[in-house]
Amino acid sequence: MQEGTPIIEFNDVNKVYPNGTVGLDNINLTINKGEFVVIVGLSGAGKSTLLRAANRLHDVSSGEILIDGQSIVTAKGKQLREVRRNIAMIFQNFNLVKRSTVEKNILNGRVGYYPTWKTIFGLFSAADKQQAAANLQRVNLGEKLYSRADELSGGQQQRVAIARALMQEPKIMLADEPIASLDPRTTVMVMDDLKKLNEELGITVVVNLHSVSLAKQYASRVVGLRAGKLVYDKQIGDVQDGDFDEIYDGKNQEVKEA
Ligand SMILES: Nc1ncnc2c1ncn2[C@@H]1O[C@H](COP(=O)(O)OP(=O)(O)OP(=O)(O)O)[C@@H](O)[C@H]1O
Repeated sequence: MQEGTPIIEFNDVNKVYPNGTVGLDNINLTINKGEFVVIVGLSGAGKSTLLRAANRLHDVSSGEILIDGQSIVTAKGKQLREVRRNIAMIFQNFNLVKRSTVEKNILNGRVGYYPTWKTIFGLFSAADKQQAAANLQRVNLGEKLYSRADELSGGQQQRVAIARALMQEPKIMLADEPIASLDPRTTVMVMDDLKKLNEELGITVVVNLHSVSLAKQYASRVVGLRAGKLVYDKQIGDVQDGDFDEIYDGKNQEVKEA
């Protein structure tokens, strides 16, 4: 990866949950603009904790996290909202409003740009409606604009979630095990969509995955966590078969081969 402009920087980040569990143990990691980073590691390694810290879905215990040079750890109020606008996130369970139309769900991605009262009444601009349709087209679901979200398959719902995330015009897309509840065919579609927005829109993508083979297929860089520590970090060209024993410690073969 030739680009070297940092967009996410973790400096000495620690996270200890209130019950004493260590989620992150002194993480130092710089992700550059345009990278497609896959985070791998056993269940409980700290992958979700890392992603959630990056957009401050939860606070860290110590350390600094910079998003495009700005601290998300100390930002408050309007400043925090502005930093967060740059970061979209998709989840394993899609988080759509099931009884709403696809269009309304996608427009919800725009709420950070409107006063709350306008979003309550659904007062979105014509330009945003056009953009919602265009983003749905981008994930190849153009014909589903007026369908109800719960009429769609899991893979389709995840792609609507991606279209919704794009409404934020994010610089960064975080995806927390986005394909965990999908079959292999729809998995490929969702991963292809993420790859496409990375390549065509220049969005930096960070994805948590259990599957090492998918990591190898899509990542430009693979980062491994074990017990909250960063134990692996390589550009995809340097990844070797057998490397993942470091992360998986010889256990969990079925995860490695998934
Ligand atoms: N809210 C919480 N309170 C206490 N401990 C937590 C909490 N959330 C996560 N943990 C613990 O922190 C550690 C890291 O969890 P995390 O969910 O980040 O791992 P993960 O790598 O994403 O796992 P998975 O692949 O299963 O999603 C685990 O030991 C987990 O039990």
